[in-house]
Amino acid sequence: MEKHIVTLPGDGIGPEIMQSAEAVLKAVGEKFSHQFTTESHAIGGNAIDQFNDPLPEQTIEACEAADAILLGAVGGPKWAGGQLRPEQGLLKIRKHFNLFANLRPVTIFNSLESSSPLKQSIVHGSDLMIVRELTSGLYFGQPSERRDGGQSVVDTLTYTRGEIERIVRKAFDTASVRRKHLTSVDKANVLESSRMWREIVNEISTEYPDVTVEHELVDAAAMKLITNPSYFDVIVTENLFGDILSDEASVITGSLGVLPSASINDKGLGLFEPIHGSAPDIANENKANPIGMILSAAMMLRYSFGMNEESAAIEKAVEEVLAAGYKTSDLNIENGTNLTTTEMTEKIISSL
Ligand SMILES: NC(=O)c1ccc[n+]([C@@H]2O[C@H](COP(=O)([O-])OP(=O)(O)OC[C@H]3O[C@@H](n4cnc5c(N)ncnc54)[C@H](O)[C@@H]3O)[C@@H](O)[C@H]2O)c1
Ligand SMILES: CC(C)[C@H](C(=O)O)[C@@H](O)C(=O)O
Ligand SMILES: [Mg+2]
Repeated sequence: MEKHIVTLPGDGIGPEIMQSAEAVLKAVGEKFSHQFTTESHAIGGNAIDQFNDPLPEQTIEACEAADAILLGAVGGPKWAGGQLRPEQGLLKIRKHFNLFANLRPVTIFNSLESSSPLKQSIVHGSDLMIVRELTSGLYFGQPSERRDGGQSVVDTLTYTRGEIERIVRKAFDTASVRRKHLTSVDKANVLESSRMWREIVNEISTEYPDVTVEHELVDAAAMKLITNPSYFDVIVTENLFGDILSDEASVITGSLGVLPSASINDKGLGLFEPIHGSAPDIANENKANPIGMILSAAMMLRYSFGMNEESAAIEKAVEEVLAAGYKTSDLNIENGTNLTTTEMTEKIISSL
């Protein structure tokens, strides 16, 4: 198969981990006789520097012609406080391609169970999927502005019925092929948007009689996520709650650096990125954990190209390398061997 991938390395550790993903894809292509072509474009801070735009038109055009998009991370102190912000590029690309469904799997590798700051008995057996709404809510609601000469401020949380229905359906579909247990997370004791969200979840649940559904308030869900993570199968929630809960969930796995994500629209286009950011504190040190990025590439093979075997081969290689005690410095594997980003990437490739 021939597939054309647009890569958007971004800022900070983004370019380092993107190199890792590209090297792994090259190796998978050779092993399974596929041809993956890649074309790199600017997004985020580096795009501001080069084009004075966090998402230049040529990047959008290239993505429009791609079979899938891989993204590293954007942002950093260099651009903080500026008129143009790197993160605007990320929000704009999600909105432009209508990538409303953000799937964030939280799977714990056996060898990382002791890497989590949580007790092994708590994290053991955790395997959940956060289905985060990605193109609406507080992130996009208007108005969003300072008022009264800076004495007040407004952000707006809006959702249309259609926006809630499509993400809730995606979550039920996801739960249907997993353990059939859906937890919808909201703040219905305070927010009208959450009460409408809850109503819609209940309506749609009648179409999925074999999925058990329950509602959980976000504050309690945040607590339960780290006291009893194996309780959860699929969590569906709005944009901001999903952002926060997914970073929290990374604690279960031992590091933010190992979690991938897929952002998908209703036409089958996907953008794949790790859930972590540009980690400016460790950028350019060849220290970043490339696993979240590499597993995002594996998600791309599965979700965008239907290459299940190829995707599983990458996941298995990652698992084997971790099981052999190899780690990057963010992971706390007892008696593990510390590797650089490039060494970890090579180990994963040689396990393929
Ligand atoms: N999708 C994205 O592009 C994305 C996501 C989150 C944050 N950001 C941006 O990234 C910048 C930095 O944000 P932050 O510091 O709050 O979050 P971050 O996720 O970049 O980093 C948080 C901590 O986790 C560590 N970390 C993250 N990824 C790692 C990896 N792969 N390997 C090893 N350690 C890793 C970092 O070193 C840091 O200590 C901000 O500008 C933020 O807006 C971008
Ligand atoms: C960088 C930021 C805009 C982004 C978000 O909040 O969606 C990030 O935290 C993420 O999780 O992808
Ligand atoms: Mg986030």
